[in-house]
Amino acid sequence: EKKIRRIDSAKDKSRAREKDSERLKVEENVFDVPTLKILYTLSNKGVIKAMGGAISTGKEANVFYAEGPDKELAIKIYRIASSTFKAMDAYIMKDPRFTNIRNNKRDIIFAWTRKELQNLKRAKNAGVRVPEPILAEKNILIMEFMGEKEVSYPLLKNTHLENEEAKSIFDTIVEYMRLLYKKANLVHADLSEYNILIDPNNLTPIFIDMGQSVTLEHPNAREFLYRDVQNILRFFSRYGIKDKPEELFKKIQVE
Ligand SMILES: N#C/C(=C\c1ccncc1)C(=O)NCc1ccccc1
Repeated sequence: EKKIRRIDSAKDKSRAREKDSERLKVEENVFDVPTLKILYTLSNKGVIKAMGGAISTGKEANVFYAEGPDKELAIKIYRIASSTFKAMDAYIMKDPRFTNIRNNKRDIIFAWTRKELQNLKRAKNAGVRVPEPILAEKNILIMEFMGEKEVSYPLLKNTHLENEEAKSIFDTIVEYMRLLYKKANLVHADLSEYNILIDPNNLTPIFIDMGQSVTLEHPNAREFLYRDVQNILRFFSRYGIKDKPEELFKKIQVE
């Protein structure tokens, strides 16, 4: 009897080890040691109760689902090693808020992560719907999960819309661009159907990915705004929306 119990517990242990090693393998591939250390610290502090799977994966960052103490979280982790932070240069090095950082990669990524948190806060305060910003720690940004039961809301890109639904979403997006500009003094600078989620409960847009957003002091802010306007008009033209880029560009800046 005792012998059998010993064997069972040994089997359970080996199964548990196998599962952990499986998890560790995934984590090893995706999280470098410094990132793992921050995640362990955040979990010891009770900020993260359990890590889930990847929601989005890209060359510069990955977004993971996580359970928080009271709500679902999205954990955005910027890659340090292989990130093409060259792309970040165009935005960050001319941004008066970040001219003083030392020119090394880790510092640029940490500054970029802090900037995304700051931009999300400003956007939220201006009345734009964004994931609730929670905290930034080195290359890790924690925000509210926009989705339900581990399923993220769909991107505008992947949302089927009727023309009148599209028109209402378009009007809200334009209003958010105006609020960002007039109230938050910000331009999204990478706005497209790939960086807008649609809440399926009420068909309203949610702006995401504001790491590259710039203040109006940035020398290229208006060029970035014009590009955002062109991206949005290009996408909504399929629903019969024919606004002119220069008219929309002016409309966002004046009222
Ligand atoms: N923030 C964010 C994102 C989603 C999200 C979902 C649910 N709740 C909050 C955020 C997201 O996919 N951003 C684009 C992206 C980031 C990294 C790699 C590829 C693509």
